[in-house]
Amino acid sequence: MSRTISLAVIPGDGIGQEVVAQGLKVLAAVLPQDVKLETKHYELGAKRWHATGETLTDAETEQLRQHDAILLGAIGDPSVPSGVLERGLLLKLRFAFDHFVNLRPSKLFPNTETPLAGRPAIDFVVVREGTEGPYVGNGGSIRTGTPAEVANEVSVNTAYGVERVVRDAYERAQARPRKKLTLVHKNNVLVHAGHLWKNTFDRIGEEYPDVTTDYLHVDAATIFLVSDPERFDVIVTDNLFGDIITDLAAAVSGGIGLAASGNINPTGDFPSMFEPVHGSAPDIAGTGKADPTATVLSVALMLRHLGLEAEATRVEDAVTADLAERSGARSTEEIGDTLATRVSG
Ligand SMILES: NC(=O)c1ccc[n+]([C@@H]2O[C@H](COP(=O)([O-])OP(=O)(O)OC[C@H]3O[C@@H](n4cnc5c(N)ncnc54)[C@H](O)[C@@H]3O)[C@@H](O)[C@H]2O)c1
Ligand SMILES: CC(C)[C@H](C(=O)O)[C@@H](O)C(=O)O
Ligand SMILES: [Mg+2]
Repeated sequence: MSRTISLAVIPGDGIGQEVVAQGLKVLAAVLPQDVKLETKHYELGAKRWHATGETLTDAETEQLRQHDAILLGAIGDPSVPSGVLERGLLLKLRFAFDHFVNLRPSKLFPNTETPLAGRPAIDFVVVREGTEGPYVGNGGSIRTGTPAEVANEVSVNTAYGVERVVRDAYERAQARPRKKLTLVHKNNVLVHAGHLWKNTFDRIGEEYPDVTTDYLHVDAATIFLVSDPERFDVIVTDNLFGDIITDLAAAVSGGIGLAASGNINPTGDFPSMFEPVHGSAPDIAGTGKADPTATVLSVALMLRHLGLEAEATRVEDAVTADLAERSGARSTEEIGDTLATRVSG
């Protein structure tokens, strides 16, 4: 039976435009004939903000909601005050579409530049909470811009929000061969939120007796991500800790140009959104140096989410084979072309 995938594409800023073009190329090449792809581009980001002052309207949010999935490049530009696009567009989408699972896998690929080369057992996934924590915008400042300024940014953690993401992480751990789940937090200092997380983690764990668990403070977790990353299988953590440790995880497991992510709405009420972990990289935008592999691997996560498991695996296998053979500098487009050829071959 034939099927149509309706995909919203938000290339965004900087290298977002460049890497998304390659992601779409690989997607078109891997889809079987009986799966039709309908894409609609949304030109959102810095250019749009400069032209209209808008980041994302309610009407656009409603249009985006109609798609099966969203592919996003990156948001953010030095010409726009920091936070305007990140909050007004990217986080607005994650919150509006209840992307409470921010899935960020880390695998050591062959032939990559990392201090941990030659340790193929590195294979873990971070389940980062995506709708709460210090990201919710519960803050403000008084006497702003004066020497007496006071600013706060409150981390919001609800029993509902923590339980649903912890449960999701247990399910993922249970489905993996090693069945191990690590909670990363900072409950020796952030005692209120930390204890809610730890108590929830322990209580839900009783329902998953076959899953081995442990707990690490986030500072110690950064040690082990470098010195002993093989110890990790699934990590569950809050929104901000998850943001930080997944950039570190990317750096040790092959580079930020390879790190994929999915902002998942597990209930299926809203479209999930797939994007590389990296940002718009203004320092290399327009040079053709951006590695599109993270976006291509995000496309693989999207294919899996949409039930196209064989196609997802084909994309991942193509990346592994390409990295194993890669030598010398290749442009964004060359890498995209090679991967597209590999998946269709
Ligand atoms: N999901 C997103 O849209 C997202 C994520 C992170 C940062 N940002 C935004 O992007 C802007 C730049 O942020 P930043 O500099 O902190 O982080 P960044 O991830 O854009 O760049 C950090 C470093 O990694 C390099 N890099 C990133 N992606 C690469 C790729 N595909 N190939 C090769 N090298 C790559 C960059 O050149 C830079 O040296 C900011 O506005 C930030 O808010 C957006
Ligand atoms: C740009 C920013 C809002 C975003 C985050 O902090 O989640 C980014 O760093 C990421 O990792 O996707
Ligand atoms: Mg980040």
